[in-house]
Amino acid sequence: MYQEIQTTLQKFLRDEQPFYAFRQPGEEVLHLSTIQAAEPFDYGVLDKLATEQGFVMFPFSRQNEQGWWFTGDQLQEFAAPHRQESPADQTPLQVDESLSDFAAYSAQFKEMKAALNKGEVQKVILSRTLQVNEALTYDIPEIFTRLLEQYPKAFTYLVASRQTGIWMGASPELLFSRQDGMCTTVSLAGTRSNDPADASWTQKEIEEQGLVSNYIDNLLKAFRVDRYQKEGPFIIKAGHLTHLKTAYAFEDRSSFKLAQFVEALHPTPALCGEPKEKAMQLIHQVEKQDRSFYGGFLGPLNQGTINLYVNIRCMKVAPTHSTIFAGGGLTRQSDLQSEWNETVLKSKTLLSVITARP
Ligand SMILES: C=C(O[C@@H]1C=C(C(=O)O)C=C[C@H]1O)C(=O)O
Repeated sequence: MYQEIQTTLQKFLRDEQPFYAFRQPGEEVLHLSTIQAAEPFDYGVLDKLATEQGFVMFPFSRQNEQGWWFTGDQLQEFAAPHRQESPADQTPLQVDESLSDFAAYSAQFKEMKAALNKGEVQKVILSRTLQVNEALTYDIPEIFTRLLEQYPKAFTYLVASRQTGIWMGASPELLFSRQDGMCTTVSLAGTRSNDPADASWTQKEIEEQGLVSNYIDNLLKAFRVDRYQKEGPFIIKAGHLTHLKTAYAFEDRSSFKLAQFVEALHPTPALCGEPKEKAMQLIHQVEKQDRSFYGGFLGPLNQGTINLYVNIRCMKVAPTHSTIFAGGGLTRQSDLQSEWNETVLKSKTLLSVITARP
C-alpha cells in the first residue's frame, strides 16, 4: 500500500491537483479525495449537510482568513501504512532554534504574563513558528506516510488546495463529533513529556485543563444540554507527549442547535484563552505570526456524520520553506523556560518525520 499511496500523492502534487487525505484516530483506512469545488464555509452548513460529503478547513480566527468547504467526487480508500513500511534508514533533519527566536518568544511571553498578572485574562495561548528552510514539496508523500505510521491515534491529514495552500498534521484533539445520534467533544490541555521521570502533574496544568472543562460545561448549560456524560480528566499519550483529557458525550436531540454550538465552542481555551474575547485580542496584539489555519479546525463531513479536529501539531508547506506551528497555554504560574521547552517538544511531532537529504 505504501507504494500506491506514494505514487498517487506524487502525481497529485506534480499535476497541482487539489486534494485532501486523512485518517481518523484508530482507523486503518486512509481516505483520499480530489477537490473539485471549494466554497466559503458557513457554520450553518453543519445543519444542512445531511446528504453530502466533503471536508472543512477553518482558520483560528476570521481576521485574515476564511473557512472552506471542499467537495470532490472520488473518495478513494487505502489501507493506512503501518509502522516501518517506509524506508527507515534516514536521519531526522536538524533545525537550529536560533537565539533570536527565543528572544522574540520571551518578549511576547512577558507581555502576556503582564496581562495575566493584572487579571485581564486567566489563561492565554502563546504560539510560535519554526521555519524549516528546505524545499519539501516533493518529499510530502514520504513525510505524510511517516506521520501516518508514527501517530496511529491522531487525526492525521494532508490538504493541498488553492485556498489554503499545503498543510499537514497529526492532531490529538477532537473539537466536535456527531456520529450515530451521539455528540462528543473533549477538553484537552496540560502537557508533559512522555518520559516517566516527568510524570507528575502540577497545579498549573490541572487548573489550565480545568478552565477548558469549565468552558465546555458552561456552554452545554447555555445550549440547554442538561444530560451529558463527562469522564476524566485522564492522561492520554500523544506521540512523545502526554495531556490531560476530559471526554463529553450527549445525545443529539432535535432541539440541539448544533451549528451554533460548534461556532460558540471554537476556539476553546485550549487554543485561545479565558475570557475568550480578551485572550483573542491579546493574541492578535502580541503574536507576530498569523496563525492562519493553525489552531483552527478541520475534518470530514459525511452524510450527517461530523468529525472536526483542532488543527495542532501541524505545518504549512511552501515551495521554498515550511512552517511548523506550536503553542501552549500560559497562566499566572507559567515559567518562561518550561513553556518554551513545551513548544520545542510539540514541534517535534512534525520535525521528527522530516528527514535530512542524503
Ligand atoms: C496549542 C497546542 O496544544 C494545545 C495546548 C496544550 C497545552 O497548553 O498544554 C495542550 C494540548 C492542546 O490543546 C499546540 O500543540 O500547539
